[in-house]
Amino acid sequence: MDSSRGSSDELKRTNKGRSKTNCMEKESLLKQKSPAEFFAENKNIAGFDNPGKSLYTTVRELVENALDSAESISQLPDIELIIEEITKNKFNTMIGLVDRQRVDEELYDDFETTKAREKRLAKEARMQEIQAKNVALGKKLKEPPAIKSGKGRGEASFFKVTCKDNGRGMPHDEIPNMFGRVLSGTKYGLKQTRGKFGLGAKMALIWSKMSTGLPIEILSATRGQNYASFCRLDIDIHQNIPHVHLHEKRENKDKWHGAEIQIIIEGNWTTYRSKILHYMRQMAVITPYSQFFFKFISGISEKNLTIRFARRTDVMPPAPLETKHHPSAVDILLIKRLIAETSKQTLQQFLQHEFVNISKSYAERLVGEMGPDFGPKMAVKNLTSHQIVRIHQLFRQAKFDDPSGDCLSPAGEYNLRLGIIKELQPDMVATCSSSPQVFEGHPFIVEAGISLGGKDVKQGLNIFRFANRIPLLFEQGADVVTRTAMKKINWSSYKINQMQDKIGVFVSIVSTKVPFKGTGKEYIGDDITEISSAVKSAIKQCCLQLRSKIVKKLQARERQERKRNLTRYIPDASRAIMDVLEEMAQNYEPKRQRYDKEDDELLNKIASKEITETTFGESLSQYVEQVDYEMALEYATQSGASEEPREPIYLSSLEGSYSYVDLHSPVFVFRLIT
Ligand SMILES: Nc1ncnc2c1ncn2[C@@H]1O[C@H](COP(=O)(O)OP(=O)(O)OP(=O)(O)O)[C@@H](O)[C@H]1O
Repeated sequence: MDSSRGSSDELKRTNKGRSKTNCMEKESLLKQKSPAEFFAENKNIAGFDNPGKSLYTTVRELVENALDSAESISQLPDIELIIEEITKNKFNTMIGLVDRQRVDEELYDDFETTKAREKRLAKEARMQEIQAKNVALGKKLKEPPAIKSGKGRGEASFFKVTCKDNGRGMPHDEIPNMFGRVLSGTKYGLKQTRGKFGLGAKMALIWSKMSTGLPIEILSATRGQNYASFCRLDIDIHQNIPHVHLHEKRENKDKWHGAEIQIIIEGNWTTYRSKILHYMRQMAVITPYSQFFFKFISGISEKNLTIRFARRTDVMPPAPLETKHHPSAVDILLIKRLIAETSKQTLQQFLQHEFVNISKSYAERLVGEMGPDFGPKMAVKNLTSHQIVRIHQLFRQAKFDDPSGDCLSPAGEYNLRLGIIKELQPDMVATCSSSPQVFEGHPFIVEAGISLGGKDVKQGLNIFRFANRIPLLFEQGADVVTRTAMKKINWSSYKINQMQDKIGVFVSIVSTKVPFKGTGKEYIGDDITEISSAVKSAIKQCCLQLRSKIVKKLQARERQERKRNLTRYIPDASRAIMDVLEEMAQNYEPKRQRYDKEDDELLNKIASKEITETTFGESLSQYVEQVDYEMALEYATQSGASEEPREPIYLSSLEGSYSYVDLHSPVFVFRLIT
């Protein structure tokens, strides 16, 4: 009994012990991750899928920060981007690693037997031939599939990326957190900006830490500052805090302002060269008021590249404004945050001042509708969770005016058109801008441009997408613009041949919240009805404008064709008529009156060679010219002034001036700059 008790006690103890262990085991399963760790492990969701894409995304993040920064102080952006290829030797010297020659070649993953090498080279030559043929036939060039040399992963390539801007710069003490703490930034307010998540620059740093182990360097000065801040730092991934190597103030005699960011990362220029250049070119289209200087430096001089995308206009869209939330666009968490942050005391004041489109009287009506527990004078900070849920429910059901688009800053039809003409030099272009519309309480504006012909444009649809003035280059197939242009527009009804014409479709969407799919900001889905129908209608409006131009062009061409045909028959017709007339003149007996006086005269002139075949030809030519001119005149008179041929003329102001009014007339738009 005792023993049994003993054993049962033991069992209990053991069980107790086991359950404790179990508990500890369970506890030990629970781990926390810092945001930096999360993004380091899932870097593809931020656009850092592989070395090539990482180089592209790094460029993008730096350029977009530079633009945001210059535009935020209404400074015409002047951006310098330099990508310098760093050889492995140089890289090793930089990090103080002694270069070692390979001894046992077969040990390496990229070892290739002579036979395998020959096979690979033959395959590469075949592919180059196919590419060359495609170029000759004007076919679309596909990115050549990466051919592996042997089974190796190949040698890593390193790049120093430097981006310099003339923007607002950063306060000295904030630099470490801006670049060394994931999810920290200055663009979280409700405002149209390119940046949004407080992630991009940190992802570039995380990638540099993962691929080269090197820190990022930042030089920055704000306006009027007589020193420049220099900071070299990396990021402590586990704690998500900056790890500062050096942070000092340096002389800034010229009172320069802006930022210069330098980072060394692994990348792949060969596969992402065209994407980076497309990105720069499209950026130049959507921001023609910016100046970009792009340079690629390599050890091999043929690979070097310098491109300057010149500024085309001094008119910059006005800076977007920060706005308040629309009641229909908030959730419970956001309401709680706004309550915690508000300086207002009462519920009514809170409703009236922290949201758009709630006037004092409307706030009173809303409070009345909330029920007996609520009163306009109740302290907003004392609201219970239940009461906040009630407010949220009412916000979802009540009627509010749509938010206005005043806080938005679209590129502007004028800039979009300039950008298209500057970069593509098309034969024809039409642009349009929608009035502000709303989805989920966020205002948005769609601007579109359609071009026909131009340089470096392939046959068929060439889609150019922009969101908050960022070019979007990836995931094109799933994007709302591509889907609309390919599936929802009947191009032939606008006299445009979808397969043969060189069609440029440009759509730019700006909003306080661009509904990107994913953090990589690659595309906007076509599942938001408001946006997809606005895109469709903007494209259709451009097509309508183009149709009338095309019709006119076709009519002119037809006239030309008819004239050419008539002219072509003039010699034959003159000869045939002359033959007949000459015969008549030969058989003519003046005594027998067979013709009237005029014909008599004609035959006499023919007989005396006063009228010849040449005379006939000339008269007929004159007649064709005359008929053509009269028809054109008649056409113009019938069509009225609005159908007169028009040419857009752009007058750019001499000084940077940002306030203007557009005066629209059926024939011209006059921009008055004040
Ligand atoms: N060139 C620059 N000039 C001035 N400030 C800059 C510059 N680059 C970055 N910053 C500051 O650093 C912050 C963090 O930049 P980061 O790229 O990490 O995020 P973001 O631009 O805010 O958002 P996103 O992740 O969507 O790009 C920015 O919000 C900005 O305040």
